[in-house]
Amino acid sequence: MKLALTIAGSDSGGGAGIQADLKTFSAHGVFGMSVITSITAQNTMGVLGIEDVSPDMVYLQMRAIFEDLYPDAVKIGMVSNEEIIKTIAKGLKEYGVEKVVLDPVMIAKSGDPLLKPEAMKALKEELLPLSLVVTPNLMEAKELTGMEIKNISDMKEAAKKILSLGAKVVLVKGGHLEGEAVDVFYDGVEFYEIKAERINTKNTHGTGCTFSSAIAANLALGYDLLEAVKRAKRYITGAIKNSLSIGHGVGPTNHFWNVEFKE
Ligand SMILES: Nc1ncnc2c1ncn2[C@@H]1O[C@H](COP(=O)(O)OP(=O)(O)OP(=O)(O)O)[C@@H](O)[C@H]1O
Ligand SMILES: Cc1ncc(CO)c(N)n1
Repeated sequence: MKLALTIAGSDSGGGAGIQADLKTFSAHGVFGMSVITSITAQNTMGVLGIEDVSPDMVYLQMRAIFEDLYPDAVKIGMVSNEEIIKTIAKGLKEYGVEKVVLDPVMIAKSGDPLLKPEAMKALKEELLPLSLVVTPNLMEAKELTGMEIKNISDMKEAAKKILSLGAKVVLVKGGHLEGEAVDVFYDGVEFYEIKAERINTKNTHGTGCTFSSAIAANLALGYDLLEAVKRAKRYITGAIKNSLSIGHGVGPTNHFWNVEFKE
């Protein structure tokens, strides 16, 4: 059995965060574990409240996992504040974790902030250099680079800048552009355009979480990074195509679309 860990926030509504990540791991046949950084009271309509877990408790959760059930890959999502970021960086270094997928979560689909503005610097300086791949959407890539991103050529330029911040590979997600859903993968040598059809749906809650945890699941299964990203792209496309019209707002991705015992 392969093991994967998500270090992220809890979404009480089950569509994003820790909940989306664990569902994704299970759908890949990978044993999922979690370090919860923050608890959000959230549903398909928005975020009602956020309570961060103490840095000490974040560290203890990491210890509990790394001293017993060492993960084959790690995904990092919502990290909320500077102290939590520094604690995670310390833990990753201490335990020598290499297969790290960093989703630099900044705001929810509903527009609610999930990263404190003053924590941006720590995310850039402490976590980015420790990650194997970082997966910003267009808005996050703009925050990381200061540049406006309107097309694929801008995405490539942003990927170069983000690589220079210390990430080994950058995957800029084009989910928020128009036309085909194209993500740009840049490893410092070559650009790859990872493409899929665009699905016309409002139900995209948890797409970023699902995608980054699918990459981590495929890394845990032993695929190399480019292959893991291509496989994750197929998974997220199916999960959006079959996304769920539940709740009154932005519905979540569907993790059971390729599983036999679905309803
Ligand atoms: N409507 C869509 N049809 C097809 N693919 C999509 C669609 N929307 C997003 N994607 C794909 O889903 C993946 C996640 O990208 P997206 O840009 O939505 O992440 P995100 O904005 O970080 O998500 P979140 O708001 O959950 O953090 C990418 O591969 C992107 O291309
Ligand atoms: C807890 C959590 N993490 C990430 C996202 C990003 O969509 C969200 N909405 N909630």
